[in-house]
Amino acid sequence: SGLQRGGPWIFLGAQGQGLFQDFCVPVLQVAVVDLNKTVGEQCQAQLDAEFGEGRSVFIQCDVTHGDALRDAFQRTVDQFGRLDIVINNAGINNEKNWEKTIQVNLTSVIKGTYLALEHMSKEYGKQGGTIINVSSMAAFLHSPHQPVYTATKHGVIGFTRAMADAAAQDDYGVRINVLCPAFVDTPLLHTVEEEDNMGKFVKFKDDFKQSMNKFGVLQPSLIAEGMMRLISDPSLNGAVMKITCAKGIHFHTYEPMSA
Ligand SMILES: NC(=O)c1ccc[n+]([C@@H]2O[C@H](COP(=O)([O-])OP(=O)(O)OC[C@H]3O[C@@H](n4cnc5c(N)ncnc54)[C@H](O)[C@@H]3O)[C@@H](O)[C@H]2O)c1
Ligand SMILES: CCCCC[C@H](O)/C=C/C=C\C/C=C\C/C=C\CCCC(=O)O
Repeated sequence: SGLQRGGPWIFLGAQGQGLFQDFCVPVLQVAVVDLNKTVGEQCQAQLDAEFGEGRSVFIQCDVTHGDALRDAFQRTVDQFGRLDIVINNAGINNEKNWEKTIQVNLTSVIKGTYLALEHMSKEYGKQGGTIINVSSMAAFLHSPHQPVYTATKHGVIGFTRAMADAAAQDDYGVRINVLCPAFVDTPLLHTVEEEDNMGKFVKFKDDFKQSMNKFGVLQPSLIAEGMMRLISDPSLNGAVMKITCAKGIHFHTYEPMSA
């Protein structure tokens, strides 16, 4: 991984709750990319306080805008000289505008992965690196409240595993893994109350809340720990990491294919 070199990272989708506080890296160089200026600036202020000024940059960008996303990657490399770690984390929950949900949660993860490879893969003459694509435990459960969100998270797993195989077979020097958290204490969870987000599936909100009570809600620090493990363990490629309250950080296992 790039961790011994201290990054540089690009983190797409800043997360309102300040996940970076929980990353234990000695030195950090990171570009935080987010649509929301307030969230991004708060995140950068936290990073300045933690690591000193000049080590992070906030780039306001809608990840669904292809040219803007390409520019965000280029600006990161211009600023830090290279790229080692890419986290495709931006995600929304919107069953009403479900096409937007596909754009943010799946299409942009695919674009972010391809851009990451342009800047890190040996195929492009680069030095290698690590990519984490963020899915969800929703991909493993019955989720009547979120059919399209669930479909995108299935898609992220399938895409990531296939790309990890390609990376290994063609020696990209890039490891690509997927992270599937259960419920996490972030603003996203509150969207379950909103008809604007849930559309007709808002009627399942009590069912959703019962699931939250049953399975519990994770703190972001455990997600940071899972990400650090994916970044720093050189044996992991195509891994599907699950994080739940009951089992903590663990991995999904697939049955071998039989003819
Ligand atoms: N919170 C949970 O319970 C939970 C559980 C499993 C997986 N996830 C996944 O974790 C990831 C992070 O979610 P979160 O819970 O921190 O949500 P969040 O809403 O707190 O943060 C998501 C961030 O993505 C940004 N974003 C949204 N659309 C964007 C766009 N078009 N361009 C750029 N940035 C954009 C938002 O501004 C926000 O800062 C998502 O992929 C989500 O699906 C969340
Ligand atoms: C309001 C929308 C926010 C969606 C956030 C999130 O992605 C949705 C997750 C939905 C379900 C997953 C949550 C919890 C399941 C936890 C544990 C299941 C354990 C099953 C097992 O491994 O045996």
